[in-house]
Amino acid sequence: MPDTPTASAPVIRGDEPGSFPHGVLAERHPAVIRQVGESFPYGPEQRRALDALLASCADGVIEPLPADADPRDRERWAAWGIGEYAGRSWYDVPWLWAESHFYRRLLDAVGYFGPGPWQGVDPFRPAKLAELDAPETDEELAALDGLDALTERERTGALLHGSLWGNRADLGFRLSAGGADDRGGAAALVADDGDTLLSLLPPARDRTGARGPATLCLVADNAGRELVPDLLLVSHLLAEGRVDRAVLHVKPYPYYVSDATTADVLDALRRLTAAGGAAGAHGDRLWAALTDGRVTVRAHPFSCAPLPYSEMPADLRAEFAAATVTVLKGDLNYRRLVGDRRWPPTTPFADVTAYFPGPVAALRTLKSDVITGLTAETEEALEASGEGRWRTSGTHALIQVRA
Ligand SMILES: O=P(O)(O)OC[C@@]1(O)O[C@H](CO)[C@@H](O)[C@@H]1O
Repeated sequence: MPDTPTASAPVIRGDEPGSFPHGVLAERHPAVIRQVGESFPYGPEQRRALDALLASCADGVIEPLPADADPRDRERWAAWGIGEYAGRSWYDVPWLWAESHFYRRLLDAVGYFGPGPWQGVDPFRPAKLAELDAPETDEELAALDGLDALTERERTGALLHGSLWGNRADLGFRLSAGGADDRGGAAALVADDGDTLLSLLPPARDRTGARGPATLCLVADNAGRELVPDLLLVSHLLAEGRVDRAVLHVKPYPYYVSDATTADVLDALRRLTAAGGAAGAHGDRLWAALTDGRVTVRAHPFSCAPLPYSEMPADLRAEFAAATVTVLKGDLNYRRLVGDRRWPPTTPFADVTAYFPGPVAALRTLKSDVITGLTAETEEALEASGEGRWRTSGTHALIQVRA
């Protein structure tokens, strides 16, 4: 990142009572623990561990990883800073780090990392499946049949916006998003580089020159009702020859309640193939593309790292460098992309993503304080809208691109 004056914007911490990050640590995390405790008939050992984590959230400190943790995991967390943060309050370390580590500890508590009968059991799966099976998902899938009447350009735009607004479907967010429907007077889309994004992926018939195959890296966010429109977008881009290959990055383990794992991709895919109509055709296309390797699923350990992407390892950097464009979905990926800092909102998106090894796009609904790339007029309109929580309520969204 260039050494601009804003490069030193303060890192967000959760130590200010009344702030959004403080509320996540003090209220959302305990609510997540309670929800997990109700999801499965965990035994006394898991319940004791959940209670201990609950107590730790209130006034405990970050602890070293347990002695029986997988050695590779211990190595990773050592590289990700646990030596520096162990012994400190959850509220006194970077918020991004504290939140990410919370999910690692939660999985420990329920025996996810094993050995034992709960090994590999996703504590969020019941909530994810309930969402995938909801009647609203049927309605959204049925609406796809109506897209045939549109031009290709309109269809692409509709599916891009479906993927963007699908990011509101975040189960962790819903635990604390009361009153999120109030949008005040400001525009819903606070930045819209959608045309630039699509210009990076022209349809096959419009491609000029001897360009190689177009590869999309899509860094997914939530499962269920966000992942379904993400998959539909990938399927459409393949069908139109806008992309030849797609790599779908998911989480290697359950994270931030509803973040998508490989198992969630398979659940969503089966939901599509079973749906019939246009949705079923998308499902069949994706199934075939996975089978012949045009679509691959990647679960890189760094996808669950408590760090910004500016610190990504060389192998991931090389993958993103090789993509025609990398699209990062959601709020957390945005925080990790631009840095989880209190940027002045007009800080150019291109400056804070200059380190990224190739063209990069963010599709995100606003669910935390971080924001960059606004015009001064948009910032003023948002501040004047009377909507005090425009940064965090999930009612606004953005498409930002650095080509
Ligand atoms: O990445 P997502 O699913 O869009 O949002 C994740 C999120 O709900 O979690 C964090 C608070 O826990 C915030 O970054 C954001 O509000």
